[in-house]
Amino acid sequence: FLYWQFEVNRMNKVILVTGANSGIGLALCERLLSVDTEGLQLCLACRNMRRAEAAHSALLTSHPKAQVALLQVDTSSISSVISAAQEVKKRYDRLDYLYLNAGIMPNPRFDVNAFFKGLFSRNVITMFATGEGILTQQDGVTPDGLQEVFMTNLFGHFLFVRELEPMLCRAGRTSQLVWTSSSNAHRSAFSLEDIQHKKGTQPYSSSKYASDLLSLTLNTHYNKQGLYSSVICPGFVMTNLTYNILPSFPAFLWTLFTPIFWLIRMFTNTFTLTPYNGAEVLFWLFKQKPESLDPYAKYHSLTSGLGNNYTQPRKMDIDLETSESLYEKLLQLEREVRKKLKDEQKESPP
Ligand SMILES: NC(=O)C1=CN([C@@H]2O[C@H](COP(=O)(O)OP(=O)(O)OC[C@H]3O[C@@H](n4cnc5c(N)ncnc54)[C@H](OP(=O)(O)O)[C@@H]3O)[C@@H](O)[C@H]2O)C=CC1
Ligand SMILES: CC(C)=CCC[C@@H](C)[C@H]1CC[C@H]2C3=C(CC[C@]12C)[C@@]1(C)CCC(=O)[C@@H](C)[C@@H]1CC3
Repeated sequence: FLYWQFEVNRMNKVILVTGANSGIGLALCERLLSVDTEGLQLCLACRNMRRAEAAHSALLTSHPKAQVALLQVDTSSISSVISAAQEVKKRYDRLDYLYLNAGIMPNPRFDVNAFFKGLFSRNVITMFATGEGILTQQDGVTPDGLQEVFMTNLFGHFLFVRELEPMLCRAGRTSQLVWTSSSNAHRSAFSLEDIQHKKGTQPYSSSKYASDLLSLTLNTHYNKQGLYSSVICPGFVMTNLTYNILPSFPAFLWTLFTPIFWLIRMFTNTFTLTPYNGAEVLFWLFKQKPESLDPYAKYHSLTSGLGNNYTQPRKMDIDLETSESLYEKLLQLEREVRKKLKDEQKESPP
């Protein structure tokens, strides 16, 4: 029996989700377990372990036989990402899906004037679908000296993938990376001369556009080794991230807007609103053959006016040349941070 149990565990697909303790990440875990409770090994990679424990017990309450593990990772910290990856390598002998979902939009500023102007312009639908032109953020710097949004949303995940490369690139097997990007990702917010977005006021958009570019270049470098990457947008979902946009509004006031949001949904199917709906595309990708996916498309969760969920690919405004240049810059930055880490370890050995 023990041998059989060991074999089953070895065969079960391993799925790791960053930012799995709330919102869209947690909804994805719930949806995955609803279709296959015992056949998956889920790893919730979270920063806040108190919230992670709560998510873990909620999942086990609804799926008592599920195999759910917790992993501590702070994607804004280089050392945390590297030790988390080492822990993954110790615990598992395979990694089939890596959902790079953790993300922040710190200190958002909602431009009320631009919002009301937008309401009466012909761009009103685009404004509701992308949040373009009405949101800016104030970024911070991490103790490692990198921009916080860039590090959390993009570079921490990039380092994680690089560390896990041997597990993700296995002969005769495919693995999938899925980046939670956004329709707020915009070329104009991103610059190759300032990949961390030190100078601008749209670090969120810049980091998400960078993830779109990075996914493309990862496909060109890794498809031959069985590793595939895609990007998604969950639509506009009411989560902690969005509640933070109007901090003077407690979460319950947002829910009072729900009828207005349902009305807006009649005009734009991007108002998915619930984490369950937002996770639609993440769940859909789990069921696809990675070879059949378009590396130039962003896959969107959409909800119709009648409340039906579906997934749709939309071409991204990206090109291979820019994505290759970004990749080179990220590799260069990786070399620098690794060297710094080594030097620090030499100075004060653990
Ligand atoms: N809500 C929306 O409308 C949209 C969201 N998205 C994207 O979806 C993703 C999930 O966000 P959403 O579910 O909405 O919001 P939540 O705030 O509910 O989830 C964000 C998750 O990311 C985690 N996280 C934040 N910072 C870090 C970090 N440094 N290290 C590890 N984990 C971290 C949070 O963990 P902790 O508990 O520790 O804070 C949390 O689990 C994000 O990437 C977001 O950009 C994209 C488009 C629209
Ligand atoms: C309170 C009322 C009546 C309207 C809310 C207006 C905005 C706060 C709201 C409209 C479109 C939303 C939106 C986002 C945030 C909140 C809005 C600006 C996002 C930018 C959130 C993060 C993302 O990644 C985008 C995909 C969202 C796009 C839409």
